[in-house]
Amino acid sequence: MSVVDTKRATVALVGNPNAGKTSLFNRLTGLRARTANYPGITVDLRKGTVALPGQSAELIDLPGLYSIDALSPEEQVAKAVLLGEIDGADVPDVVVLVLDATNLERNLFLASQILDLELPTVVALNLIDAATAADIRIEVDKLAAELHCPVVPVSAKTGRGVPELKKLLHERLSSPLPVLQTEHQSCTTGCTGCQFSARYDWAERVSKAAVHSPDMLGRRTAAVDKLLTNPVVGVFAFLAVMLGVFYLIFSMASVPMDLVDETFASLGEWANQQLPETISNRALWFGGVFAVSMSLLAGSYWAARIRWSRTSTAIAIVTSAVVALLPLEDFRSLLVDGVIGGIGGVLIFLPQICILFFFISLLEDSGYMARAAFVMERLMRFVGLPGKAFVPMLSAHACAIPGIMAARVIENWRDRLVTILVLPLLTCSARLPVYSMIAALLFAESPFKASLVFVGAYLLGIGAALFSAWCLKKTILKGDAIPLVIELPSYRMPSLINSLQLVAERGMIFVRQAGTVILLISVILWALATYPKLPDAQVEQVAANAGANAEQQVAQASLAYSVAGRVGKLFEPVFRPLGFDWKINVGVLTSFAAREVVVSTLAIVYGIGEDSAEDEATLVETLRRQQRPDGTPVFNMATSLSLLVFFVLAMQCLPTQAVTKRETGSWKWAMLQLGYMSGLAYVAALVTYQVCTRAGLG
Ligand SMILES: Nc1nc2c(ncn2[C@@H]2O[C@H](COP(=O)(O)OP(=O)(O)OP(=O)(O)O)[C@@H](O)[C@H]2O)c(=O)[nH]1
Ligand SMILES: [Mg+2]
Repeated sequence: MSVVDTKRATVALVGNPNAGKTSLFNRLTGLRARTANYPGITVDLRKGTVALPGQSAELIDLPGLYSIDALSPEEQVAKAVLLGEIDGADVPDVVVLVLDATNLERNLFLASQILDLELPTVVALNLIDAATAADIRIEVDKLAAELHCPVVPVSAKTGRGVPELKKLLHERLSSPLPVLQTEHQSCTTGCTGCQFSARYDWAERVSKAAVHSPDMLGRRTAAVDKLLTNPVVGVFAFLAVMLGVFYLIFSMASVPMDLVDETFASLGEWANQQLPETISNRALWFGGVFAVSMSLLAGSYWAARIRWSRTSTAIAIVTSAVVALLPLEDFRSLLVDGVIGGIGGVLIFLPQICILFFFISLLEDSGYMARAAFVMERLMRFVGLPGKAFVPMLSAHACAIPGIMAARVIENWRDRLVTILVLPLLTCSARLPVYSMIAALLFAESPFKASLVFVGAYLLGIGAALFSAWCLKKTILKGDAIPLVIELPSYRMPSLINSLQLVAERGMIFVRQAGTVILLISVILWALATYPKLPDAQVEQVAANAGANAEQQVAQASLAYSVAGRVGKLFEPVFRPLGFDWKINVGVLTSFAAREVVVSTLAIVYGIGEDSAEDEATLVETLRRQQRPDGTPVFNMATSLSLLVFFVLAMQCLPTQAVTKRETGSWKWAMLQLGYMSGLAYVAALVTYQVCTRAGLG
C-alpha cells in the first residue's frame, strides 16, 4: 500500500495555452467535469475523475500559462495549485506536463520551469497527429533523456497514447518512492534558477536534438498570416469577422430571446391565475407558501454552491415567513412583477451570452484570435490597452456582462481590470429602449435625425470608454503596456465539444447569478416601489377625483407615497440642474438596478395605463404633453438630451456590478465603477443641460 492511496490522489494537467489540456482532460475523464471555484479566487478550474487500473484519481485542468512568473490571475492560480498554496489542497501527486508537439521549442520554456519544481512529472506529447501530418518527427527517447522524464506521445483528438498515459500515471501513483529510480522520481532540467536566456538556449538545444521538421513547414500558414496580420488588411479582416459574429448573434439570438420573454410572460400570467382570489385557510396558505419558498431557496443555495449555515437558515426562514404573511395582493405583485419579471428580464440575455461564447471559443481554438490581437494591438495601444481588449469591447455592445466575462482573454491583470472598468460605458442593448424613447420624443417626424440620436449615443459611449481607459492607465492603474509576446500558434480545427462545454459553463455562471443575486435585487426594488402603501382613505380620494383613468392615478399616487417616490422628491435639488423633475428622478433611481426600467417607470409615474405602456407612441405622446408649473414642456430639447447623455454614461445595472465583483474578486472595483461612471454621467448631463438652455434650446 502506498501513501497516496489513503486519500484520493490528485493529478494536475499543466501546459501552454492551446496545448490541448482541456481536450486531454476530456479524454481522460470521459467528459465528466465539474467546475471548481476556490474561495477568494475568480478563476474557474475544471475537475474530474480519471479511472486508472485499480484506482481512481482526481484530475485538475489548469489554465494555460506561458511561464510560471505569474502575470495573469489564471497563471497565478495554476502556479498556486502546483505549489500547494491553495487552501485545503496539497501539492498534486503527479503533474502531467502537456506539450504541443507541433510547437515543441516554444513549449519547452515553460517545461523547463515546471521540471525545476521537482514534482513527480509525466510529459504528454500532445497533438502528435498534427505533428505527423505536418511531417514533424520527434525522437521521443531522446526527448525523455533530455527532460529526465517519461514522455508519452498522445493525441487528444484521436485518443492515441491515452491508455499508455493512464498506465504511466498509475505507475507513478502506486510507487511513489521507488528506490532505484531516484533520478526519474522528480524530473529536472538541471537548469534550476536559470536566467530567461539560459532557458531559451536550453529549449533551443533540446528541440534541435529531438525534433526533425521539414524546412517548408508552414508556407501556406505564412502566406495567410501575411494577409491577416497586415496593418490594413488585417484590421478590416478582423472587423469583418467580428461584424459577422455580431450579425449572427443578433439574428440567431432573437428567436430564443423571444422565447424566454414569452415563457416568463406566460409564467407570470399562469402564476397569477393559480393564485386564489381570497385566502380561506390562512394556516394552509402559510404552510404552502412556506414550503415552496423554502424549496426555492434550497434550490438556489444548491445551484450557487453556498454552504448552508445556521445564519442563512435563520434568514431563509424569516424571509419565507414574511413572504407567507404578505397580503394576497402584495404577494401576487411580488411574485409576478418582482420575482418572475425580475429574473425574466435578465435571463433574456442568456441566448446572446451563449452564442457569443461559442464563437469566441471557436475563434480562439482555431488560432485566429492571436492574429486578431496582433493587428488590434497597434490601435488599442493609443489608449494603453492590449489588442485583446477589442473583443470584450465589441461584446459589450450586446451586454456588458458577457463583455466583462470575455475580458478573461486578456492575460495582464491591470489591463483586464481597466477593460472591465470601462466596458459598461459602451452602449448595450438595454439602453436601446431608452434611446428610442428619446429619439421619438425629439424627432418622431424625422427618421434621419432620430438615427443621429442613436449614432451620437453610440459614439459618445465609445469615446467615453476609450477616454476613461486612457485616464485609468495614466493614474491609478499605471503600468507599462506589456508588449505582445505571444507567438502566433498554428491554425487548427476547433473542437465543437470544447466550445459547447465552455458555453455550458459560462451559461451556468450567468444563470446562477440570475437565480441568486439578481433575484434578491428585484425583490428589494419591488419592495421600495410598493411600500409604504397609500392609505385606503387616500386611495378612495384619488380615485374619486380621477374619474375615467382612476387606476392610473392611484398607481401614480401610490408610487409617490412609496419609498422610491419619496426618494425621488428628496433628490429634486440634486437633479434639478440637469433638468429632471421628481418623476424623472424616480425613473433614474429605480433604473440604477437595470436601466431599461426607466421606460416602464416613466410610464407609471406619468400615469399611463398598463395596456398602453407597451405602445411607444402613447408613451411618447403622454410624455410630450407633460408641463412644468410654468407651462413649458417637461421634455424639451435640453432635458431630453441631458437624460440621453445621462443614460449613455451612467452605471445603471446591478447585474453588471455583481459580475464585476465576481471577476475582480472585490466590491472595491465594482464601487469604483459605479462611482466614476455616475460622476461622469452627472457632470456630462449637467453640461449638456446648461449649454442647451443657454443656447436657447430649453
Ligand atoms: N489535431 C489535434 N488537435 C488537438 C489536439 N488536442 C487539442 N487539439 C485542439 O487544440 C485546440 C486547443 O485545445 P484545448 O484542449 O482547448 O487546449 P488547452 O490547452 O486546454 O487550452 P487553454 O485552456 O486555452 O490553455 C482545440 O481546437 C483542440 O481541438 C490533438 O491531439 N490533435
Ligand atoms: Mg483549457
